[in-house]
Amino acid sequence: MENHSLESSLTKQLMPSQRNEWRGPYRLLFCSSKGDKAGVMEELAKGVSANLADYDRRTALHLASCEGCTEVVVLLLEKGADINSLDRWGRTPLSDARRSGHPDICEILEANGGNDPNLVDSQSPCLEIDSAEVDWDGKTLIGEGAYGEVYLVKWRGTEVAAKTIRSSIASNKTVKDNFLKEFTLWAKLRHPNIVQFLGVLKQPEGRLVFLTEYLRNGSLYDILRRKGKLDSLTAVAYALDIARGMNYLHQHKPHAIIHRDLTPRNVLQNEAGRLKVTDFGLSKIAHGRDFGYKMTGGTGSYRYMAPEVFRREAYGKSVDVFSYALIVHEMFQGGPSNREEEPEKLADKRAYEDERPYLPSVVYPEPIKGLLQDCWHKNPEQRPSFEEIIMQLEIIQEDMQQKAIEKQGASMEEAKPVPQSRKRHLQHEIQDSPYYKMRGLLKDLRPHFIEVLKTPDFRNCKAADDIRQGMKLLMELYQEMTENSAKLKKCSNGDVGDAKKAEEHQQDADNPLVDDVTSVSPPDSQVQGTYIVGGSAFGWNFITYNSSKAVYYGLTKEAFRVLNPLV
Ligand SMILES: Nc1ncnc2c1ncn2[C@@H]1O[C@H](COP(=O)(O)OP(=O)(O)OP(=O)(O)O)[C@@H](O)[C@H]1O
Repeated sequence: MENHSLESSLTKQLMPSQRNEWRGPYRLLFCSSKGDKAGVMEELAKGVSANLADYDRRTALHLASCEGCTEVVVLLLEKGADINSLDRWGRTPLSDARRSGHPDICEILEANGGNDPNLVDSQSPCLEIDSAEVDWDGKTLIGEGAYGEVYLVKWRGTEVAAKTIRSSIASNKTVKDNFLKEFTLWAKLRHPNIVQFLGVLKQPEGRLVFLTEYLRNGSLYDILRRKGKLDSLTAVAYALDIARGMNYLHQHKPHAIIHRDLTPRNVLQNEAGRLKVTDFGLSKIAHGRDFGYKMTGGTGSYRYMAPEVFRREAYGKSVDVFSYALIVHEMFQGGPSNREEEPEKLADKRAYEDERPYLPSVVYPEPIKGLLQDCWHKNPEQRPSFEEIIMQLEIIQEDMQQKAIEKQGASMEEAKPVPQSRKRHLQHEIQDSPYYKMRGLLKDLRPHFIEVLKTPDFRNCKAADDIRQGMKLLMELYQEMTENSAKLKKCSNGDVGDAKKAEEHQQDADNPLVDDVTSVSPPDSQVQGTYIVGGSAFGWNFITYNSSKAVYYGLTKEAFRVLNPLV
């Protein structure tokens, strides 16, 4: 009997009038299928077993789950009904609740340890992919994560990503079932900014392999490592891609899908440059359980973790908004701040000391700064939804595009020998120059310097951290400025304008901003980064340790004043 009815075979055999009059122990099954809680209680009180089954081995719990009788399900569970009893077709009460579309009952059964052994087969036969269709011979390893390796393979002639779940994780039956459940959900999702799930491979016991679309450009993590900081327009376009994917997940019906592990490694890019979010929902299955899954400190889930998650408090969708803010912050900066700090310690500081990354105005346009501050707000309820983030970013994007068009127009005008256009062009050029940015950065850092000077333990105060990060940027800009100046000098072959610019830039480069006073051996090769080592009436001294050397340099107040006439 393949196509069995989910009703009890016993109750089916009875005429309606007979059913009501049924008085034997099978009345438990009849009452369960009708949601008659009082009747079920009466039968149980008489001593009828909660696990009584009919000819098809269908129990009262099967029937109540199938018919959507929530109260009876709860009652039967309280009275010791076997949550995973199998009927003649190998189905559990959870299989029945799923097939009949009762998500509330599914939740109750899952929360009490209910399994659905035939999930892949029964839920979506199309989820399953025949291993013979996958060409493993030409496989290429493209990455490795906390769950297992990822390979590029061909499925029916098309390049796809095959993600393996380690046997140490997948051999646990409950975990495997939960993965399959998430895959069933993922397979139903369709959005341009969500990685498309393709199916699960039938594998020998203990192994789990699933296929998704292959995204040629790799992860955002790889992109930032390759390219460093992104220009503002690209960063905003990427931020919009992620926000749109996340908004789709958060607005999913009947329940929002929370990612819980949104990191640059879980954002992938296709060859058209579009970003897509992947691996949502999977983290909750393995997190916190001893199934061989570890939060990869190095890959840095802690680095993006919302304070309430770190503190193990109740949390909601806005944990993803927090992680999102840190990702967007990295896009403007080219990577995480406090790279040298252990991610777990960083999460601790964010959770208990309310620490957040530094946002220098020279790097972060004002509206982006405001948005990030809202998104990583310590009160989860104050964080905006992704829908609001999208609206804000669209306005910011439009504004930036408008400015870029104006700038382009201005540089075209510059080609004509009209003094006014030339002036405007130069204005833009100056605003984009590292020199100008350094001035802005120093202006931003000024209050931090003042705070540091007022603090006795200046090395450990928060402002010192901000200065360390600001100084790193300052060093980069300084380098850029001197490189530019060398380039301009080289190309000054008779063009008066360029020669003049080269001269001006050379003057900039000669400013006593940084004195590379001396190189000394670092006392401890583990200690890397930039530290304030002193401050006096004359200026501030810094020391930068990297793996091979330590450079000591000073920023004199004179240089600070030259660069920042507002001081
Ligand atoms: N669909 C895909 N297309 C292309 N590359 C992928 C795809 N999925 C994963 N990768 C690559 O494989 C790497 C490992 O992915 P995986 O999802 O297993 O781990 P992760 O996200 O890096 O880390 P974690 O498991 O801690 O979240 C990714 O960083 C990415 O470079």
